[in-house]
Amino acid sequence: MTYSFDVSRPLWLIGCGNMAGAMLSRWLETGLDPAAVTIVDPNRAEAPGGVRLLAAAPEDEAPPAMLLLGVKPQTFPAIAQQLAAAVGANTTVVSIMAGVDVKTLTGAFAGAKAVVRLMPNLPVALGKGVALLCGPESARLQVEALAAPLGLALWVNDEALIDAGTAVSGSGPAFVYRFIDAMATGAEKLGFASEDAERLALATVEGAAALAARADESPAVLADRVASPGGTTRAGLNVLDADAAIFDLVHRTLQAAADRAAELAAEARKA
Ligand SMILES: NC(=O)C1=CN([C@@H]2O[C@H](COP(=O)(O)OP(=O)(O)OC[C@H]3O[C@@H](n4cnc5c(N)ncnc54)[C@H](OP(=O)(O)O)[C@@H]3O)[C@@H](O)[C@H]2O)C=CC1
Ligand SMILES: O=C(O)[C@@H]1CCC=N1
Repeated sequence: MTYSFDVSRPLWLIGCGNMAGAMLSRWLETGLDPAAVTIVDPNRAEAPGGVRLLAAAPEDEAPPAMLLLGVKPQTFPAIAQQLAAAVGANTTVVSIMAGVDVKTLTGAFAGAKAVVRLMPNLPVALGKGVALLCGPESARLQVEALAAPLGLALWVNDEALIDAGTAVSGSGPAFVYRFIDAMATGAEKLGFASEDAERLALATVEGAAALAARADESPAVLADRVASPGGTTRAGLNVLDADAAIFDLVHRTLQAAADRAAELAAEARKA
């Protein structure tokens, strides 16, 4: 898969903070021509080498081949109308915004070639992220070329799964980081120095995830494999499993994040 963008078929990133910045760094690392990219971000001081940086979308240029919306959902309503003027019949609009739904986006960009929702996560910077995608067949090849280098690229037909996936893979790294933090704090309580506790927790999660990713067995089976009968792991798992505590906690966590995506969508619809 190669990038189809060049100076004559540019890619504009509207809002390039933590998330769009992570995507861009991966794309540049994997061969995207920086001359094809324009960042529109009013307060950003600098851009990666060769990438054009503007404070506002240009009004006197041909519309880009792709316009990626990397602003916060709350920012979108205020800039939607102005951006619509920059979109042409050959522009594919890709939104990474949580919540904001296809209906709102197609309403705002009625003149676009296609509208695609792409829900990324931060590990895309390493090519080990997730890109959940929802959009018309006609746009899939073009968007797939951008999604594939990010990690797992998964198309869904039901847009509701983008909001569900925002909770699981979009927000998910934060939940995993909280678990690592809790494990490190626990290690400290058991006597490790703070720095060693964090290294121990991080290496354990990294190794366990890498092994699970390569294994034929499910994580549930792998957990049982670590647990020798009557041993230390079983004693620990009994705490996590009591009244399905860990499953209940994670389910409530994901539900809260998914509910917030629905709220953001409703706010964007009202605006
Ligand atoms: N962070 C993550 O892990 C994930 C984020 N997302 C989605 O990505 C989007 C961005 O999130 P994130 O990167 O974390 O947020 P950031 O705040 O880091 O990025 C948003 C960027 O947009 C800029 N901006 C603000 N107003 C405008 C404007 N009018 N025109 C152009 N740019 C503007 C901001 O500048 P300034 O800081 O000066 O306001 C900032 O650089 C959100 O919609 C979020 O839902 C999706 C999946 C994961
Ligand atoms: O917290 C948020 O709203 C965004 C979407 C998923 C991850 N970060």
